[in-house]
Amino acid sequence: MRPWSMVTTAQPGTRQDVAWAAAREFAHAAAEPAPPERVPLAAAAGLVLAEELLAATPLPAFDTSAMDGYAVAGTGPWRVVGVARAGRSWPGARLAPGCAVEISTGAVVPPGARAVLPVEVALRTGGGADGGPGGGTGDGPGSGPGDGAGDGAGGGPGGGAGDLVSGPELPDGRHVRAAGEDAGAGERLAHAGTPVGPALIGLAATCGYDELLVRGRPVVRAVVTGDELARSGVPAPGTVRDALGPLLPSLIAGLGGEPAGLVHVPDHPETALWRAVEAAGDADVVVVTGSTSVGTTDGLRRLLAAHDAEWIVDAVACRPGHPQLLARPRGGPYVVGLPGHPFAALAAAHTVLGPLLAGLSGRPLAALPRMPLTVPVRPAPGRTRIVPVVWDGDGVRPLGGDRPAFLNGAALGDALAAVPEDARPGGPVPLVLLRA
Ligand SMILES: Nc1nc2c(c(=O)[nH]1)N[C@H]1C(S)=C(S)[C@@H](COP(=O)(O)OP(=O)(O)OC[C@H]3O[C@@H](n4cnc5c(N)ncnc54)[C@H](O)[C@@H]3O)O[C@H]1N2
Ligand code: MOO
Repeated sequence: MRPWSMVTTAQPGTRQDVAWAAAREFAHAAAEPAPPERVPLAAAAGLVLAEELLAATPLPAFDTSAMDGYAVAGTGPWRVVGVARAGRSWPGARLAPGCAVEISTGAVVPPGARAVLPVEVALRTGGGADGGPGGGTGDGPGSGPGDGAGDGAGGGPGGGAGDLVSGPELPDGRHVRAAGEDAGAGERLAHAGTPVGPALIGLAATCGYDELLVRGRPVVRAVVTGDELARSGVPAPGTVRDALGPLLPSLIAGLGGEPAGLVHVPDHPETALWRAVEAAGDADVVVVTGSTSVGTTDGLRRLLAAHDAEWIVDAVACRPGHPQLLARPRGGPYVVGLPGHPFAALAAAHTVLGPLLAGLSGRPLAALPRMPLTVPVRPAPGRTRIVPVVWDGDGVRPLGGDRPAFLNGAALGDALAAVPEDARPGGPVPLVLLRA
């Protein structure tokens, strides 16, 4: 095994003790995205788009009324000649100047119409009207004989047809959603790599998709090491309650992975750890907690080296989270080593595991928002300091409770700030969001 001094010393051209921002990039770039699959729209929620989303037709597909009222042609007052409802167009070929069609929100605006007069400002007079604003235009009681102006009669003259309607002058196009004004036919609405949320599912349906080509969540198994760990209750003297086993499933899911099993292994014999890693070999990623340091019981680096692993990130110049690692044994899943100290593990997961899972599911590496710290943090020489923060007006405020083994700050924080060693007081620092 390499001596620890070599692990912690940055060496040009190696991936040892890499800068925090570079560790994110290395982890993301090392990920080979899984093959995509086609799934029904609703099943795509939470997955990642693996194709472009294209508008098959113009959106909206036809000139659509944005208001309940009257589609009008030319100048008023207008003679009401028919009805257009959503899903039931006015059957006439073209609306002549001086004519109007009673129209519902969402209905096709007839050719020739130049605007929609909202019912609230329309004054309708004649047999189908009750005289007040909106009179004679609804389907409910008081709207005159029959169902408005010929509704249901194929748009021919019915109750109220022949009425006059007047109202204020309207600019052309008023209250009309013109065909193609949202998107043109064939326009790209979303890139591959976009996370699929409710809005994207609805948009895809709008575009006529029934299924989406997506990448699923990478499967992540976890191996928690440590002879000293108690799995329930208040720990007995000399033991420590396992904090990582309970937090890992939600952490993995929050970073875009599919948590798929967690085992605890003792520190001795070391082969137990490797057996657990191999047993998790059907997963995309194995997360190992603890065992990343240099003590006699910390065998993960030794085991990876012995199994000819490719090193992607071998310690990161950050605190906490320094001894974290990302490697890939030949033909095996990615192995992420998270330090045993719980806050260090969390910070490390947001450094390498998050970007790795993004890459595996085809998502781009998230660009991090930047905000100033409202209270300065003492920088760590040669390292990026990771500190939990909360929103604080136009900046973020460090919370404290951020020593490597203490999760208090992270539990209450909105984000982790990555404070570089050369942070300028009052200058913006990158943030990894802890909650949506
Ligand atoms: N000689 C050196 N020693 C250490 C160095 C170093 O550079 N030279 N680095 C320190 C840093 S920084 C970290 S971080 C830790 C990483 O240690 P390991 O990843 O090997 O983890 P362990 O030694 O097993 O445990 C460390 C600490 O965390 C507690 N722990 C472990 N697992 C859990 C868990 N699931 N839930 C709660 N607490 C856990 C464990 O009891 C220890 O107290 O190494 C430093 N040492
Ligand atoms: O990196 Mo350790 O993570 O400072 O506690």
